[in-house]
Amino acid sequence: MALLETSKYSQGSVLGSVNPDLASERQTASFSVEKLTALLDGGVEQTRIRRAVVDAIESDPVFSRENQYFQTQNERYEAAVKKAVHLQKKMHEMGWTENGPEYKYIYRALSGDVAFLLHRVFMRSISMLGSDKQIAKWIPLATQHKLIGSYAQTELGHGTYLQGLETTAVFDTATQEFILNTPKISAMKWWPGDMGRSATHTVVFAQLYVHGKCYGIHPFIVQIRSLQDHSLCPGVTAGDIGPKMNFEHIDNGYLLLKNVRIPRENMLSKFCEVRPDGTYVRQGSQKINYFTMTSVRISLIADEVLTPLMKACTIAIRYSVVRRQSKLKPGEQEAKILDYQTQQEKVLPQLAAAYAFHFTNDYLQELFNRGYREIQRKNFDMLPELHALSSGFKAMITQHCTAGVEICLRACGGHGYSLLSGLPSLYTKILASCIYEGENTILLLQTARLISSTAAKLQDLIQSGVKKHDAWNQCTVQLVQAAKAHCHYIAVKNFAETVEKLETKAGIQKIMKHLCDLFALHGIFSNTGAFLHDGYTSAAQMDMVTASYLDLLAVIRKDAVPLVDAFDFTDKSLNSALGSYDGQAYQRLYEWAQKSPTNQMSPAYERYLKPLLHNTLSKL
Ligand SMILES: CCCCCCC/C=C/C(=O)SCCNC(=O)CCNC(=O)[C@H](O)C(C)(C)COP(=O)(O)OP(=O)(O)OC[C@H]1O[C@@H](n2cnc3c(N)ncnc32)[C@H](O)[C@@H]1OP(=O)(O)O
Ligand SMILES: Cc1cc2nc3c(=O)[nH]c(=O)nc-3n(C[C@H](O)[C@H](O)[C@H](O)COP(=O)(O)OP(=O)(O)OC[C@H]3O[C@@H](n4cnc5c(N)ncnc54)[C@H](O)[C@@H]3O)c2cc1C
Repeated sequence: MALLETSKYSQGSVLGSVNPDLASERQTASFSVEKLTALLDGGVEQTRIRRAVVDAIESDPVFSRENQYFQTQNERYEAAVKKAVHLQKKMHEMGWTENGPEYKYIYRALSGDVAFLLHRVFMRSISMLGSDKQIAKWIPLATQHKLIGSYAQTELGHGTYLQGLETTAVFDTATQEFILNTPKISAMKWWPGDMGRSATHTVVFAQLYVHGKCYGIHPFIVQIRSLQDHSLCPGVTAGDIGPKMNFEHIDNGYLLLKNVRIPRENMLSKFCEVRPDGTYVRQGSQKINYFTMTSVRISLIADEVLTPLMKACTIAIRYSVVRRQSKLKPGEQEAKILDYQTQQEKVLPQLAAAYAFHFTNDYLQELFNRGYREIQRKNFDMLPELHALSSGFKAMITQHCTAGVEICLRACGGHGYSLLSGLPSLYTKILASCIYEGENTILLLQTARLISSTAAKLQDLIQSGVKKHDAWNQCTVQLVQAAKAHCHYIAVKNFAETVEKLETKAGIQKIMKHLCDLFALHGIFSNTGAFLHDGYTSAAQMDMVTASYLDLLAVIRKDAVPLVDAFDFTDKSLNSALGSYDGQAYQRLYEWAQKSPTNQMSPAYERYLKPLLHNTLSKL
């Protein structure tokens, strides 16, 4: 039995003591929490480094998120920029570098609440699509923040259909320049992060024209603001797109270009180039210019999708053992809500998914790294597979995790709806991941291009005389389902193979096997119709699935708190009155509510309430 491991992370107010209903859950762990944390980190040394980064970040008041729920959009933006600028100083002080072991833990330690997220995508575009000369010129400037970048692809009129983008880049042979225009309102760039107020440069995706011929979408580096006084460059109109569901700290912007001239050398040209005489040369697929998206679709999974689900599970499960409501057994005290099978069926499959996708992410990252090494050698053979898998998994995992965070929010009842629970912010933020970097339906359809079964139906339709695009459209609902199932199958298979290789000691393999079984059974249980319809399972077998699934809930319930403790989030990173390590939810909710500006006297009383009340009183 693992000793009660009191985490040094139980910070927060003077409360200090751990809620006994939560403490008792930590005394019966069937495995070593510390060893599972190390497994998730990739080793004890990685855990040590990650915790050191967390300590350095969380001990610095500039990075505090204490008042985040009470801030306006402007306040959030200013705080995020302040943190981003302070982070450069911090990194220098701590000796952290972009290639150092600490770098990958910084964003998680900041809980993503920092500006210049798209500056990283700007740099990635140049690293992946730029020539060696362009990399040598622009990457050092971007690394030292001598410029701030963005990624301007989506337009007011087009986000999905890239072939329909209307921004143009016309090559002027005489001056060796590209002339960029957003010819109509629908061509205005709309949504690019960091562009509304921060960016000085951006990668603009535009239709390339040379000698009147269109060569499709290509990336161009464009300066949009002065490096001296941040004023907009000639021909450039830019601003912020206004309030959003979340990402208040990021200035998503709009951009209009009117005859903006840039040097020929500003078209990213690792794979595609316009020579001085206007000759266009390209290596590999024209879709290589979409490669930044492929890489971001994989890299966003860890920080933007898995972390929010793991945090939501931590909050909901810790709360579910300190919240007592109603009576399971007459005459006994009110039950912990996690003792209800329905509560287990809400939160435990999400916990299993968090672990499953953690291992899927390792698999995807390894696949991407292998494919990228080949592409750097100008071997593009893996590009279609990378595109299909990155599209399918980005869509499937974001969809699954977004639904999971919402379930965790609703599983906490009214208090889950309070911003102070941390859950609404997690939900409204993760929801965006189903849309950006490729709306999920579209991406699943990209994966579905590989799916044989529906191909037969497609074939039949075409052979019956239906036009190909109509036949495709008539199959898309099934294609989306097939693509999701395909990716889910790979996630289950990868989880099972990973569990097989785990060490048996410390109880880790046993609990991971339970989670893997729950993840797989939940997949069948949630798609009973499909499995029965395809004849893959009989009704009797489906009864067995249901029985095993429900039995597993009770087994995993015993380890639910140690399983979320292993995610090792500090109270500051959770920023949740419900999910703190000590389980003192009620005291924190009340304590944090007192900090709300809504508890200061409002002018509404003198202006409206008092006259109303007194006026009514005078009539009685
Ligand atoms: C660290 C960062 C944290 C997160 C920050 C996130 C901030 C958000 C940023 C953004 O949102 S940036 C903008 C994202 N926008 C998109 O993802 C656009 C989505 N649309 C597309 O990707 C494409 O339009 C499409 C839907 C894939 C369709 O492609 P296309 O218009 O070319 O037509 P198709 O006929 O479907 O495809 C033709 C051919 O090309 C292949 N292909 C398409 N995309 C790729 C790719 N990325 N890589 C490789 N190959 C690709 C496709 O499979 C077809 O091949 P064949 O079947 O003809 O062989
Ligand atoms: C928070 C956030 C940050 C963003 N940051 C950036 C950024 O930094 N840079 C950038 O360039 N963009 C950014 N975007 C834009 C984002 O990439 C687009 O919103 C996304 O690609 C979806 O495109 P869309 O908005 O045109 O949706 P649409 O494509 O218009 O989708 C609307 C509906 O139409 C459906 N649909 C569209 N085409 C088809 C089809 N062929 N078949 C079936 N159904 C279809 C979709 O499935 C969806 O249901 C951001 C968006 C958000 C929300």
